[in-house]
Amino acid sequence: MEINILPPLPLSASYEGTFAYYTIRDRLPAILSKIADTVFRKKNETGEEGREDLKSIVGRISKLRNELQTDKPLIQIEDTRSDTDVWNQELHRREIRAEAPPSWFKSPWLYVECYMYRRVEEAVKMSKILTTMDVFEELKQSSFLDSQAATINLMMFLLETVKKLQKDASHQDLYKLFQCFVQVSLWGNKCDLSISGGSDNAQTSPLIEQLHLLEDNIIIDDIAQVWQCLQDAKSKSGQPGRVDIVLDNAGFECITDLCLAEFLLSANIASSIHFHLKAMPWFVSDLTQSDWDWTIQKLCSSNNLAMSKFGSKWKQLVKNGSWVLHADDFWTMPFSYSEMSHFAPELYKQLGTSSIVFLKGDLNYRKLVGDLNWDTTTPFEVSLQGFHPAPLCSLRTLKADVVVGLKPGRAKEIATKEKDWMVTGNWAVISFCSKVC
Ligand SMILES: O=P(O)(O)OC[C@@]1(O)O[C@H](CO)[C@@H](O)[C@@H]1O
Ligand SMILES: [Mn+2]
Repeated sequence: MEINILPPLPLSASYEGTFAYYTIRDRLPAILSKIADTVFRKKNETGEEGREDLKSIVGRISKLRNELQTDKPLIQIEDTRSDTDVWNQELHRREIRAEAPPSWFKSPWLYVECYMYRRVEEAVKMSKILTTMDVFEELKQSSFLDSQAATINLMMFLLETVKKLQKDASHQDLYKLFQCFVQVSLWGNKCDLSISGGSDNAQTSPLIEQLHLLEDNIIIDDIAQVWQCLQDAKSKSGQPGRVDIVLDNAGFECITDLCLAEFLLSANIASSIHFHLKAMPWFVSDLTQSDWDWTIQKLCSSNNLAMSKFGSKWKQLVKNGSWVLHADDFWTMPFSYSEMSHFAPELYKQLGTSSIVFLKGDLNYRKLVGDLNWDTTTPFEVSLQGFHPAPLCSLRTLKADVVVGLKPGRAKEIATKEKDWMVTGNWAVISFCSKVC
């Protein structure tokens, strides 16, 4: 369906009282303070040169916080990372287009929020020896450890499921299990550390038992179409195809995603899984390669049978190429996904070979829909503005005030149940688009 409408304006802190405004005013400064504290506390763990680096990082973070709170113009990035030029060119482009430099409270929220995390990375990159430090590492690791009980519960269930699949499972059983693992991965997205400002947000109760209670909170549920898409891909080529998962957070959410991936391979629904990780620390809890390594290592060394078994298996799957890890710089740039074919044509082409691309979480959703102020009844396909590399499925709990694809009147109805429904993470969508360019 082609609908030609002018896209709405981007969400921005310039609209007082919105979640974007509250994020820039309160949440981001709080995250920066937390980073400075964490870095400062490391002063006894390094030698003299390291201490100098820590001092310089804290200084840069404090300066950044001050720039943000006083709505200063954004400035060029000074480090020499692979993406520095792109960031600086983008800043320049925006300065020219708006005839003024972008600033924290006036510019689009998506752009300035991404820019903040890029400046945090710059603070680290400008050090002498601590250039690979992840300022969020401790937070991510303790969130994983705090979710231990829920992780064991989920992985025992996965073990049972895989055993069942080896015997026999009807088409109907498979569909039910598919639905279950997709929902697990969906609700895993409640556990991010950026929405909680870096404070504890672990999964503490068994998720599997809660799924049926949560079902009413899935306000768009395209699961049947997602299933059909994978079945069609399989029957078209006589074998299952590649599935991509654009990952989001480390900790419990990552475990739920790996369980979904394991299920897809074990049930012969996918032939390989391509995971997309972040190339640098991002939005507090997003998963990097070193978080991946740490997580797999933790699973392998666990004394829980299911955790250690799958830990070793997953290590092997990466080795034998059934699971492939990618960390393209594009995922940590400030662009909406409609700009991917321009800024990352190779990545766009790669995604095009997939039978379906799952995109996890809120930030991926914001980038899918361009973080624009869409009417809630706008069709999902329209909000994608031409981003159609392959069939897409967003698995997202709502943590920002944009959502599309709802029936008329539905947004009002949900608001009567929870006033802040768009930002609490209590509501979720499984949104699918089958269109391919
Ligand atoms: O992408 P995720 O991990 O699901 O969420 C990231 C997030 O907490 O950060 C943004 C605001 O700071 C919110 O839009 C969003 O809720
Ligand atoms: Mn995240």
